[in-house]
Amino acid sequence: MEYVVASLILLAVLLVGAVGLVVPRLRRRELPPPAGSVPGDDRAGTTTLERPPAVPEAETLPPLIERPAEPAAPTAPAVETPEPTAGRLVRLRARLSRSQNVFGRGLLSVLSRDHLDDDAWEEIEDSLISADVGVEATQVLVERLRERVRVLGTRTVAEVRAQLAEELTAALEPELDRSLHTAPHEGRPAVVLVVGVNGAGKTTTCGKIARVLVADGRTVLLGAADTFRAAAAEQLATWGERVGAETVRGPEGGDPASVAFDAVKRGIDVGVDTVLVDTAGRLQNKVGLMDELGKVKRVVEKHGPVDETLLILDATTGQNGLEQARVFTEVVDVTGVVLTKLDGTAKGGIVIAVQNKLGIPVKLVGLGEGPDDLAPFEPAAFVEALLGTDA
Ligand SMILES: Nc1nc2c(ncn2[C@@H]2O[C@H](COP(=O)(O)OP(=O)(O)OP(=O)(O)O)[C@@H](O)[C@H]2O)c(=O)[nH]1
Repeated sequence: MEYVVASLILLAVLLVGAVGLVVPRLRRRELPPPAGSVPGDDRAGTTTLERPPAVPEAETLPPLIERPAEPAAPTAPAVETPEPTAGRLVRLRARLSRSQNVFGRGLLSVLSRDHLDDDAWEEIEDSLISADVGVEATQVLVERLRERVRVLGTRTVAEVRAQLAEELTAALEPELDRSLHTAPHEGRPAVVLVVGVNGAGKTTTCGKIARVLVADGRTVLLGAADTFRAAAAEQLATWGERVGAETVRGPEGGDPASVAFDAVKRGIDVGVDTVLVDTAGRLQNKVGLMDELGKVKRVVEKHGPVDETLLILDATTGQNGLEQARVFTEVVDVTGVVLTKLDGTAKGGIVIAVQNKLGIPVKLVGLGEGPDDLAPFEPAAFVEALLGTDA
């Protein structure tokens, strides 16, 4: 009897256990659809995700056979067509807005006063000096302008502005030859050396000049003689690729002169119009620089004379940059200056100081990091851009 009672209790326990397992499963199946999926169901606190529109079933099924991806067609680097150079300075005049504030707003507001007394002339002088025109150049300029205003009895702001523009343009010596000597001659390419301190924008400017030349229909070869900074050769080659120009490079840390030599040789062999040689600008000391640059020049000249040596100067370094520049002019025969980063300075007057102090024409100006942000320097257009139109 005891066995019967024990069996009944065990059976009852098993039954309760089975019911406990089955009922929740049934309940789960009966749960309502997710909140919000039923029209009219706006239970608060629910996150409604946008459901993708229904698509035919066939499209959602994974393909039975994985098709290999179409092999991508080999993409040749697209060769770009750079902007024409004519009128670039005018197009880029907005870039000079920081400089324009100092010149345009500052100067013209003084010039528009009823009476130009000593104080007013002093303010004009201060504005020019603070725009980096340089003390000597400023004094000459203000003296001349003052004399003209006195002799001609100039009164209107427009007249004084016009005379100031003329004086600033004259200070930039518009008669200087600013052409780049990049045309091939005697059956060999023109050779252009690009020199300057680190970070002045040499490599970038080399690339931009290559674009200018290509835009003008020339063929160009680049020489990466800046073997000091590993990325420089890579950077130059990228600029070259963009316009379809070959770049001759050497081993990292190799002899810059031998890369320069090879580049010019290659340029002669393939018959390009211009070879542009980017150099390293380590300025630890003048002797080191003299040795390195002097050697590059000597070695390159085994092929023939260098046609143009461009000194790249960072406009934002102001008067300090001028001192560094002087060292280069003592080492190599600089034929032209490229003033970079004029878009980043309120002191556009540095152009006047550079020419005045170095006696070398500014041939090009850099007005941004974009590939075509390099403009031939035109004194009158530059002065107009600096002065702006609002008095
Ligand atoms: N805003 C502005 N930036 C410029 C201009 N020209 C060059 N740069 C920038 O200046 C920086 C230095 O330029 P690089 O061409 O590498 O200078 P580098 O003289 O070759 O330097 P090293 O190879 O170290 O000797 C880069 O970030 C350029 O984009 C310009 O006209 N305007």
